[in-house]
Amino acid sequence: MEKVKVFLRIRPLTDREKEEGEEQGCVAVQDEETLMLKAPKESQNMRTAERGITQSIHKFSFSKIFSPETTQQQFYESTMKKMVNDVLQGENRLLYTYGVTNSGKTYTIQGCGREAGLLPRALSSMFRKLQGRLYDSLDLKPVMYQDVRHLQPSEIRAEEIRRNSLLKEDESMTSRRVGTTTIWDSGIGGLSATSNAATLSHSRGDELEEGVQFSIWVSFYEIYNEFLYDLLDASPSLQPRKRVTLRLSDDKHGNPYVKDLCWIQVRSAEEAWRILRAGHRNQSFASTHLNQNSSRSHSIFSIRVLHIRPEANSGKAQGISELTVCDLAGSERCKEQRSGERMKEATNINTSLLTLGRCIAALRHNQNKYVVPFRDSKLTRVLQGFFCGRGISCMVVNINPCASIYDETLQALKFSAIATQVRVGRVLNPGVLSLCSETLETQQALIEERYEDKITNLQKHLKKFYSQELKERDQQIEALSADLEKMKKGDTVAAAVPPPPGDPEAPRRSQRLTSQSELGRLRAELEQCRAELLAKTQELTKLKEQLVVPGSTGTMTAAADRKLEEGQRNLRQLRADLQRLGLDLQSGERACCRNTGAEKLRQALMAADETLAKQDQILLELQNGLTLVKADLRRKAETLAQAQAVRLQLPPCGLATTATPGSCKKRGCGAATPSDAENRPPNKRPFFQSLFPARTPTQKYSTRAAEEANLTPYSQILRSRQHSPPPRSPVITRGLRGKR
Ligand SMILES: Nc1ncnc2c1ncn2[C@@H]1O[C@H](COP(=O)(O)OP(=O)(O)OP(=O)(O)O)[C@@H](O)[C@H]1O
Repeated sequence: MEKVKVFLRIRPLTDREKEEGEEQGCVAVQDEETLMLKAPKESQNMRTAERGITQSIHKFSFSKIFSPETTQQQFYESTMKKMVNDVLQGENRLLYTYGVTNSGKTYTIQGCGREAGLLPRALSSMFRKLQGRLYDSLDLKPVMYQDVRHLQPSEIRAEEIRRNSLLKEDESMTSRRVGTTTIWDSGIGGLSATSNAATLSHSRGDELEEGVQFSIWVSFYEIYNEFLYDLLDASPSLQPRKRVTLRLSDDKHGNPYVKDLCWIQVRSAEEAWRILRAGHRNQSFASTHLNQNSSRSHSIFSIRVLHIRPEANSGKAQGISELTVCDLAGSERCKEQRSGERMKEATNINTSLLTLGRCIAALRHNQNKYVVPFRDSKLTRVLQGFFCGRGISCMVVNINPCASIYDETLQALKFSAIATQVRVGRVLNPGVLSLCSETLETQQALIEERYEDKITNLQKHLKKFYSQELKERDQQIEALSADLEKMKKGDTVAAAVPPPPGDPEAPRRSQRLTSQSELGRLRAELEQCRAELLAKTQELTKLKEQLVVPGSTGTMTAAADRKLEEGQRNLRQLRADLQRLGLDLQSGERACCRNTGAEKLRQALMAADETLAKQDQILLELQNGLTLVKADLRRKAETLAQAQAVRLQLPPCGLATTATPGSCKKRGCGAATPSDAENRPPNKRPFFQSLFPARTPTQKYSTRAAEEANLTPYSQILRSRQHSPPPRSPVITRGLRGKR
């Protein structure tokens, strides 16, 4: 990790500015890296400092400070020269200028008059280094973020036409301006033949990789009011209002690039400069209160270098590197621009610069993984790659030492102070990159192999798992089928025995019938489950077959995962079905168990019936005995009556004459006479008589209904049992008992 380079350049005060008293010593260079700012009397900073809110003196550190006396050549040597070398070695570099409006940003990048800026010097240097190493053909073109496309002959012709039309346009414009002084007048950005020679005398590209040729492509676009415009778009309409806006897009790796941006192949520094000059005419400039020729947009000039080995790989670029130079629009206070286009431009400029500041502040904390708001403005979006490892960025802060804009300068320096704390990692050159890509390919192959193995293992496990599941399922089905068969047999036997007419077991039979219907339902459900199982088995076989289909690792993994999920779902469904079936069977069994309980009850009833029958027999015998006793008593009563009649015919004795039927009853003899029995109250019948009323066989059926009306419930049960056949045990319960 190394610190981002931030250079400070102080522009000299113009004579007019000096006359206006702008020189108040508020900017002082302490040493090569330290700058002191002292608030002038009239500044806002001084007012707040007087109130004790802020400091009036500020100290800033930079990678290097360039005083107003620094020449363009010196500045180039110290800043961009190395970057050009790095780009030719295959690395990406960004240089951007930041500062208040009228601080010398455009001057630094493009130059003025004979004072060529960084860009023309970089182009000159680059082409000098590439002498004899340029790739002649136009068949390879940079596209998108950092890709290279092979062009067809028709496309090559189109590219040539586009380049020529831009060069012609510049030629015609330049010829019209002959005699006028513009910043573009003197050759390649003002580089005179002598300065050119002096600058480039020691810059032959001997350090370039052997056998590699280079194809140089340039693009030039601006961000104006948050819209992107291609400055090299050679379309006839060059009116700002009719210009076509470009769109930002992402490549498949999420890297942002300007879609449909014109890339023009250039064969010399002069050609590149002419293209840049043609584009410059499309750029948005305006006169502001601070700058007569103020850039109202951020302009981005990019040079892409294709590294090609023509003999080794026909039609293939070895690598691509880029040098981007961004001339940012100057920040300014809007208080002087209260309305209109300038106000809108100033707002957009300030907003995008603010976003850049936020991004840089977030990058400073990058160790804490803060989210960098690159997407908040077009500017930060297009430069994102350089802040995120695509290359190394370098910032040039331009300041104007005028006292009147001290507060704005202070803000710009505060922003740059944050930028000086940003650290970036080293970026690898294409050689290392190709080595890395080889390593990556090897790793990819290894990973693919590993995943193939994993997939095979997964398939094996799945097969094993599902076959085990199927086996278990088959066993369960067999067991269920066996149970069902047993139950069927039991039903058949039970159905074969018809119940006797007037059977008192009718309720129990209906219960059995209910369980039969339940069994039928269960059977139907089992059949349904079987059908479902068959369908699922077929589905599973299909899935297994699909799993074997070869494909890319990612697809196969995803497909395997999907199928595994599907299989598990099916399995869950099967389990649920089985559970449901089990529950149904349990309820069936419960129904059968109810029958078993009834069987026990029936046996108990049978035992009770037998006991009752025995008791009936005993009672019958007792009844007979009683009848005999009664007959005997009646005979004895008759004998007594006869004896009494004989005694009456004899002379009466005192005891006999005083005897009355009432006295006789008192002694318990009145029951012997029928008349006595009739005189007794109806509810007071003798105990045995009320229990076992005497009946003759003939009376038995004729008076049965009348008798039943007088019978107690228990007597009625006894009576019914006497006539009932012994109960029969149902076969089905036997069958189930036997199963259990
Ligand atoms: N180092 C320098 N030496 C001499 N003149 C300079 C220097 N820097 C800037 N200037 C002059 O200062 C004026 C403003 O410079 P320039 O247009 O580059 O400012 P700017 O920051 O690009 O402004 P804006 O943001 O408004 O476009 C120009 O006339 C330029 O020639």
